[in-house]
Amino acid sequence: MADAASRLTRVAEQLLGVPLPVRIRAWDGSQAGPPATPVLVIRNRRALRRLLFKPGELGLARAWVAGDLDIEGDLYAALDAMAGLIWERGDDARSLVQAMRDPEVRAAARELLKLAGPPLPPAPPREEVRRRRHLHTRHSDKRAISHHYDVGNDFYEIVLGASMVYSCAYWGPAEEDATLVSAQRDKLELVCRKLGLTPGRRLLDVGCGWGSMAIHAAREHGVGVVGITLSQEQAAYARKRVADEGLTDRVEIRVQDYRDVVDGPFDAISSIGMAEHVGTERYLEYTSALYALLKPGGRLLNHQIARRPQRDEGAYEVDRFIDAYVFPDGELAPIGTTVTQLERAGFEVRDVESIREHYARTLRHWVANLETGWDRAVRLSSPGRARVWRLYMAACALAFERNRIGVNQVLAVRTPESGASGLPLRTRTWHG
Ligand SMILES: C[S@@+](CC[C@H](N)C(=O)[O-])C[C@H]1O[C@@H](n2cnc3c(N)ncnc32)[C@H](O)[C@@H]1O
Repeated sequence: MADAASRLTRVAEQLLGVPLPVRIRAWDGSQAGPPATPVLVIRNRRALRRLLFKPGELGLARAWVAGDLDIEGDLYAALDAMAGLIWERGDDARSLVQAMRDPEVRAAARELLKLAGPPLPPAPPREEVRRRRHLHTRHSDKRAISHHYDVGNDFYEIVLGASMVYSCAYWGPAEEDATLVSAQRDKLELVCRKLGLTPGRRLLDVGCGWGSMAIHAAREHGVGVVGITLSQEQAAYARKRVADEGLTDRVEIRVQDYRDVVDGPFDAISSIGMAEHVGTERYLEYTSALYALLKPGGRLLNHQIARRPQRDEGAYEVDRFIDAYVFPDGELAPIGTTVTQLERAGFEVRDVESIREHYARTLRHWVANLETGWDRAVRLSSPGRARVWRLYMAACALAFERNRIGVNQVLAVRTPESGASGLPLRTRTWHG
């Protein structure tokens, strides 16, 4: 009688219509599939139940989070090989048996269903909700941010390293010289240069995280900074760093929603890795609020992840794994939409720089940091959380590498009626 791994391989190959690109090892020790490839480990029957009764991204994700499913070998190679192979099938697993044309494979599917046992109880409602658009009220945004960021500063220290910057770094051509710290510093410096910061000016850093941009801008460019975040934990951490740097007279950190800032105007605004939280429905409100907070001639640097446009934009759905397990209520928009919404608010969009490859490299560093600090990360969060983060960051690195998503810095100016933008004629001198 065939073993679990060969049965699963045969059924999966007929379902997918292509040979499985990874090896499978089942709980009974059986193995099947190509040699010298990463191994997909099915640790128990529960994993099999999840795969058979709720296939697709969430079925896989749940099995991964629970530790029922694992990958041995190169995680990136495994994810890359399996990308696009996920089958989304809403119907009952028993119809799977009928779908098998080859009688031998049909028998294997029947055996697998027997091995798997009855379906698992339904998942918590949050995972099952297939919302296309989120509401993004102040209340819901605060709750979503807490879910993501209040996992604890110690956990983020492990992943992000000493720079505590949670957005794409800016790498130089000399790979061997750069570290995550130097590349993050270069990114912050690039933003400061694009914003034309000079001593005495006033900067608003929307979504200030742990205060890195606020501190860099105040220390290196002598500006006064207001940094806002929705996370209490981040604000406390940022305030301490500001005090340690002796910058309390120049940097103020607030727990505040960008919609509640009333003490404009500012000379410049930076928004780095924050606008992903805003949501399509609210995006014009966001760009208009920032426009209103700038002086005439003031500049905004919006640094944001973008997705590719869809043939039918109305059919766009948020990524269900990321929505359920990582970033509740996060939403990506194509770069064209971001530019249009900035223009609709009144901005003159002057420069768009895609730094996609930089994010892939940044994420690979974060994954390596997490792997190095694994035991501590698990103690500080939970095995499930640490596993989710590793998978999420590795999958995102691949998505950037393969151009499935991008990240852009958009420089926009509140150009006055005179048309004097205040920008130099040759802006590429930013790069030194
Ligand atoms: C990915 S983090 C980026 C942090 C920082 N800019 C960096 O690069 O390290 C996103 C930040 O946006 C903040 N944020 C999200 N929604 C916000 C809102 N409505 N108002 C103010 N801050 C918000 C979060 O609290 C968090 O600090």
